[in-house]
Amino acid sequence: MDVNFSKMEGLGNDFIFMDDRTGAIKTHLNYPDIARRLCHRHFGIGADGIILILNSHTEDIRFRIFNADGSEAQMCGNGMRCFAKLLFETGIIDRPEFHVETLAGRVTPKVFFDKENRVSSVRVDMGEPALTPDKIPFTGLLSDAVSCPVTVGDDTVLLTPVSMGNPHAVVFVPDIRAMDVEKTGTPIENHPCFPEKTNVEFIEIVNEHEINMRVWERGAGETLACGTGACAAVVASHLNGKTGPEVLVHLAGGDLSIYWDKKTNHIYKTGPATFVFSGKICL
Ligand SMILES: N[C@H](CCC[C@H](N)C(=O)O)C(=O)O
Repeated sequence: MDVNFSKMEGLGNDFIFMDDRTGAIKTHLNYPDIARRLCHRHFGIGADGIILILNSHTEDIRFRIFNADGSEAQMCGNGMRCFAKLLFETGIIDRPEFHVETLAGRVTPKVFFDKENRVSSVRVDMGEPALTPDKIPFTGLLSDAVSCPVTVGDDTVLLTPVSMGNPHAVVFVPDIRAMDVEKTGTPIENHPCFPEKTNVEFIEIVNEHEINMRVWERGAGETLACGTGACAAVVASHLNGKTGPEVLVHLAGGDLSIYWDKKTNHIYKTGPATFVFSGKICL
């Protein structure tokens, strides 16, 4: 079966987009298998995940994401910016702001243009963070604290669990460059107190308006950026009294602007989205 695809990236977090509004791909193929095969950096196209464009009965369009290991995630912040740019520039959506159905609920991207009238950046209303253990889900002792000590091997790690529709464990460290992200992130990703596993963000506070971040992603490993993770990191940093609600997040792939509107409790994420190439692949 020949399938058309578009390869895009948001701060180096890269994805393969396929339009399955007809359902033809789903009818003949298996999304998790496609993700594992196409995301492979040597035997496939290479990406951190695949993203499907689907019809929605409740919103303007529907978004599904599968990580490189084939697991489905509820949401993807960097992927959503690329999704919005692709849909607007291909005419699937004919207005700059629209509503998207995701497993994390309604998400609302708005595209912005450069002088040549091309989409240069995208602001996404990411909805509200969730902090209650049942919503994350997280089974460790939290009580009313925002941070929780978790035993990881011979160590105790203090982490702040946050959901952006998908789970995140935010860990504050003195120097992110000194981190062995794989060695430290893997056992937290798979820790029993995260029954659906978790993404793991390592955060170094620069000042009350800036943080440095590295990320070990559930189902994808260390990536150059994580949009939902950057939102979770700002929520955790603010709740722990380390930053304000408006933060510039420095990631390996570039910067994201995050704003937590405390009146509405919605989080806004603004950053770039880049088209890399399109093609056709026989599956
Ligand atoms: N690995 C994530 C999905 C991708 C999220 C990330 N790439 C982003 O930009 O938000 C998870 O399993 O929840």
